[in-house]
Amino acid sequence: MVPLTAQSFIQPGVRVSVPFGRGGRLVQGFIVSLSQEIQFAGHVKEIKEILDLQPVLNPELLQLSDWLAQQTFAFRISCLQTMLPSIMRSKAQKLVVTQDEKIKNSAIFQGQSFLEWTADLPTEVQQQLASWQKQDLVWMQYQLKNHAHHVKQLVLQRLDFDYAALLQQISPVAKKQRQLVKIFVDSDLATISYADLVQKYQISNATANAAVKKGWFVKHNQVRLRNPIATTIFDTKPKQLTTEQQNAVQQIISANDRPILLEGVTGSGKTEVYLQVIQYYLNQGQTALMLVPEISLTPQMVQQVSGRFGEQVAVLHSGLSQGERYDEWQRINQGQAKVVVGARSAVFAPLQNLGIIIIDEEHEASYKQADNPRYHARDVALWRGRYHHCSVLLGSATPSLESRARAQKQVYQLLKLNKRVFNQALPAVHIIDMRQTKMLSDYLDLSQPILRGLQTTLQKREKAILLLNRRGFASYLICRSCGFVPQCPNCDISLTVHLKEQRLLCHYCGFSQTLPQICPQCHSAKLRYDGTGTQKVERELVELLPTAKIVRMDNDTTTRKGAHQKLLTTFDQQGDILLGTQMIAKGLDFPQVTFVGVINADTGLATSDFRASERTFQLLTQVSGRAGRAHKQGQVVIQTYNPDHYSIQLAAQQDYEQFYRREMNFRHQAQYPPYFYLIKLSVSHKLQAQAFKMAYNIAKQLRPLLLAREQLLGPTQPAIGRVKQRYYYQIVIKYRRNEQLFQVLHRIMNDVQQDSRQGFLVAIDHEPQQLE
Ligand SMILES: Nc1ncnc2c1ncn2[C@@H]1O[C@H](COP(=O)(O)OP(=O)(O)OP(=O)(O)O)[C@@H](O)[C@H]1O
Ligand SMILES: [Zn+2]
Ligand SMILES: [Zn+2]
Repeated sequence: MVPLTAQSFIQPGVRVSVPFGRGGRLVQGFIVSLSQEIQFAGHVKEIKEILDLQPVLNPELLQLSDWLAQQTFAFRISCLQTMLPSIMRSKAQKLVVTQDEKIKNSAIFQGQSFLEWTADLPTEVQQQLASWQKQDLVWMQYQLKNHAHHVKQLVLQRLDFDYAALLQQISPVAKKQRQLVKIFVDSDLATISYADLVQKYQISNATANAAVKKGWFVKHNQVRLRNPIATTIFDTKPKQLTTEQQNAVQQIISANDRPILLEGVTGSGKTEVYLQVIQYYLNQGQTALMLVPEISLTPQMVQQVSGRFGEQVAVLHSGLSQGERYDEWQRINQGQAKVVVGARSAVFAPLQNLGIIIIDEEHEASYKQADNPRYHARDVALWRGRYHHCSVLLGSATPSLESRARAQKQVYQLLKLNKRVFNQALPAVHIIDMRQTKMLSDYLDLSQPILRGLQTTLQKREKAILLLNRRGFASYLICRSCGFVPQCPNCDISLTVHLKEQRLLCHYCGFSQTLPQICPQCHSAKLRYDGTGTQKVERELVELLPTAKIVRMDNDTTTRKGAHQKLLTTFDQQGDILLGTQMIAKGLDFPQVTFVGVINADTGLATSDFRASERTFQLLTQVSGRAGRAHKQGQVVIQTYNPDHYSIQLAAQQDYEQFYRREMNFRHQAQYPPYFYLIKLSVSHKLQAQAFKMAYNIAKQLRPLLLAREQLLGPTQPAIGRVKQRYYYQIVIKYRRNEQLFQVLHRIMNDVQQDSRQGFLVAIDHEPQQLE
């Protein structure tokens, strides 16, 4: 209930804290709507505190949160929180902190010194914490309201005024007045700060104030915002479009509300299409939102957008400090930034009057959030597109099967760019069968063809990219003769080599065995330890090509902020070979690169994931596409143990359309997306029997709801059956359209909220990226 004192100014989008339950515990909430009547039967308490004077979320985002909660089976509050910069969320956080070693190592704290105090902590845990608290062993720490500190500054702001005409009327004697007005005639600055006026133009505050009195400008206090990209801005002029690009731009800007899938081969100039489309909408007075997979991996894209649109651009990414991120968000919210570039969560950027939403590399898995709320940025973008009646443009050289299938069904409009910008052919790809080919030695990862490729490239003073596909795998043992990789008997995962203990270990279930001396499959003695991957390959390269300048890019070399950018610049300016993991496979555009080598194409295929082929195809096609993008023909060599696998064959031919047909066949037969939707429901509990019982009961409730051809699999233990002392069971549902199923799932999630006190956790992942 809104207190009388606040009824006049409270509005939807404002956060409040409300006493809850019998204890009157204060919780933070959002006003999502206001109503004259109370529809709740019980006792309604009054709002205790109003935390914002003005809405932190606009009506669009409030409405979106409702849909998002429905879609992702998450609570609406967590959807609302997700839309805010973290600094604004943090004040609601309560931590239980301890310094006691024994408690730190307890099952509750699990080695940490703090624990978040939330409503869904199991009762036992809460009781335990309370008893420790009585002994002063733990205490509660409120993550205090922590708004970014703003520096405010006085500014003079332009009005809708003909300043050139005004200048004519000012007496020549009023020199300073003339000078001031002239600044606004000569530039198109919206505002200029009092400080700048004094420092740069020697115009006093009095002069500025006098101009305000005359009604020429308005004066106000503006939040001074840090601009994280200000230092890297460089100008990029629009390019003369190729016929294909021109055609694409035309179709995009004249499209009606239907989303567009832009399927353009690697190096076909999709970026320039995006930029010119954005320019078009800016000219219309509208704004643009552009999503990229991970900002740190795509510095070139950010530079292009900032270079073209300068101060109008806001960049949102995880590399920003909380304060910087908050500042960028404010610039968007206040309408100062008209173009937003960012990763997944930027899809919630509070832009008004959207003209276009672009998702680059739309097939990337990182657009799906793995944690609550488990949303896919593409779906959110499509929702916002409908809300704003604006176009949504999905771009990729290797579209996701889901998107390509929608284009097939005319749900999306399909546009293609078939040619590279400079009419260069796609690179020629050679597949090396690792079972047949002798490596340079038993201990080396590189075959003769890769070495030769590198040598010729260096001789021609061109550049090379080498990919070591690690796909989340740690160091594993591999048989040089047959390609066998020891797997954990309990999990679908390769065992990890622990050299010191001379053992193979499973990182998920703890299974361990002694390091075998001969291959269990073919009895060859050529078992080889894959070492630390990139580092090892780097050493090999140094030995084989002593004069080459090698730039290594992996998790180890990119921990520091800005490291990606730095390494890429080094490679561009003085490097010969860029060696790295998946992070070098995306979007990079270096005209000097003519050779690409893939050291191990297979590791992605070894997983049981139904998207394994798709992921492998995408990765190989993308990385191959880094070669020969400008004026010289590119060469690619792929080393593989599965030379006949269609995902590798078709990636070598860079034939997306054929891959699409082939893979759709498989998905159809196996009843996977895009033919069926998937729901993964997982239940966990400290006691295995409890977890199973709950999962079993849920499955029993759901099974009768299934329609023809729909399936419910499980409950089964996932590959990672026990995590942090909790046992997991999962249910997978393949369905097509089933309203009732959805309703029941929502009801189950609500019931579980009650059961969380009994120690159950239930999560629903709608359209999961992986089934494990
Ligand atoms: N119309 C044009 N005229 C001249 N150069 C262009 C034109 N369009 C794009 N380019 C250049 O062509 C190269 C490839 O373009 P871009 O990086 O946009 O390709 P892409 O389609 O995004 O490929 P990928 O999917 O592989 O990332 C870039 O160096 C870009 O600057
Ligand atoms: Zn295991
Ligand atoms: Zn073997």
